[in-house]
Amino acid sequence: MHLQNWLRAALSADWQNGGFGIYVHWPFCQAKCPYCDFNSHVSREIDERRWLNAYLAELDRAAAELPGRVVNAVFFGGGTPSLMHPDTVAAIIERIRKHWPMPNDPEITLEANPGSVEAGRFRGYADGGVTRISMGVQALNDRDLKRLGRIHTVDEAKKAFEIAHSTFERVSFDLIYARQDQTLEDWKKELNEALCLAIDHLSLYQLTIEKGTAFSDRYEKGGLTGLPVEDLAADMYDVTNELCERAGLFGYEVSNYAKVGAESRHNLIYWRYGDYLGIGPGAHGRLTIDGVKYATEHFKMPNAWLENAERGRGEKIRDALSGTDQANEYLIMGLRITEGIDTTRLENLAGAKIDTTALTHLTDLGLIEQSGSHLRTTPQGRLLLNSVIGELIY
Ligand SMILES: C[S@+](CC[C@H](N)C(=O)[O-])C[C@H]1O[C@@H](n2cnc3c(N)ncnc32)[C@H](O)[C@@H]1O
Ligand SMILES: C[S@@+](CC[C@H](N)C(=O)[O-])C[C@H]1O[C@@H](n2cnc3c(N)ncnc32)[C@H](O)[C@@H]1O
Ligand code: SF4
Repeated sequence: MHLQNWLRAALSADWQNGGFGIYVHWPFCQAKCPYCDFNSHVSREIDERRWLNAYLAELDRAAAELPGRVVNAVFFGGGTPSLMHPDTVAAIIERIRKHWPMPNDPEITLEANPGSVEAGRFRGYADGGVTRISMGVQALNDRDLKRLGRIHTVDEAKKAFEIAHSTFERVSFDLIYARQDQTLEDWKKELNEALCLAIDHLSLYQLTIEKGTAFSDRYEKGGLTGLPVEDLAADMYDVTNELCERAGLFGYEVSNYAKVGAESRHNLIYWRYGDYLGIGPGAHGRLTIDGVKYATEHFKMPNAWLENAERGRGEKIRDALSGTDQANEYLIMGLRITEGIDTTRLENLAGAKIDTTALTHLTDLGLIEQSGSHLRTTPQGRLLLNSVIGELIY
């Protein structure tokens, strides 16, 4: 087959099933934030050369079993991948390109913390192939940044954002709301300010108290006061949807807002239940090999991963997913996004019809909408997502 026809065929085959992406996890941070339960660690000694070789070895291993795929998106997450040297990032991108074709305008995102050191590396990342920055701003007032345990100030965040904006066409940032002592008016003001800065994408998360974090310890001892009650949090969510929409950023997922066409392609692969290769400590993946879809997970602790990757396999778990597993995962991911799911695909995966009594009940409650084989949650349904999923799960 002519190369271009092959590329088109491979792209469309993957695309019908949600696309194919690559996730690279860098597990280190300068300091641990008290709310964060992501796989992140503070370490003084990092032999970056060794880490690079381990990532490259994992890519080589994966390439042998994933031929003929087209990489729609790459995502460097963490931890704090903006602590990686630009040459390390460039070498990983180069190896990905060596193994798999990419479209002409690939989305290659790197998560960055908004410190000045990180901002100094932005040019290098762009030269190495990064096309999009996702910045963890978290709050637009210094008192709350401190309370969140962040080591940057609002001023530094704004400066880093400006540098990112002048270097990359696509820049998004994250904010955490429903914070201690935050009123609805405070959040409206902060969000309006964020919307003035924003280019075409924002991730807006409600603060969650995750088990095993410093915030959770403090919360259980009664030391984390002033968190919003459920009604206020729901009002904050409504206001978020309203203000973002007015600014032309549409809520395309529970916590993600974008102009049409500026959605995160990498994250859409997850939510459309596509395939993705995940490499690095604790990274997970979903890979279809010889018609079987697998859930994969890499060794979680940085040193355990590094040593295993050097010995030939950083992947710790590989489980074949049954049709029911896949249907449930597709449902859980797909109902997060505004575009929703295709019930024909769902029923084919499950080998069984969807529960029509539950559908009628949820439609009557205004939590879902259906048209033909197209099923999606309403904004109210996305707020009560766990209940919706609970009723529809196989
Ligand atoms: C859910 S947050 C989203 C951040 C930001 N708003 C964005 O979308 O660019 C991204 C984080 O999720 C985790 N993550 C994403 N994909 C992953 C994967 N395949 N395996 C393990 N962790 C992953 C990483 O900790 C990553 O930093
Ligand atoms: C892995 S972190 C981002 C990476 C980057 N190191 C940073 O902190 O800027 C992914 C995002 O998830 C959000 N997040 C993490 N923990 C959260 C929590 N407990 N509640 C709400 N959002 C949280 C934050 O907005 C954060 O930017
Ligand atoms: S929020 Fe980001 S910087 Fe803070 S510990 Fe988690 S991954 Fe590291």
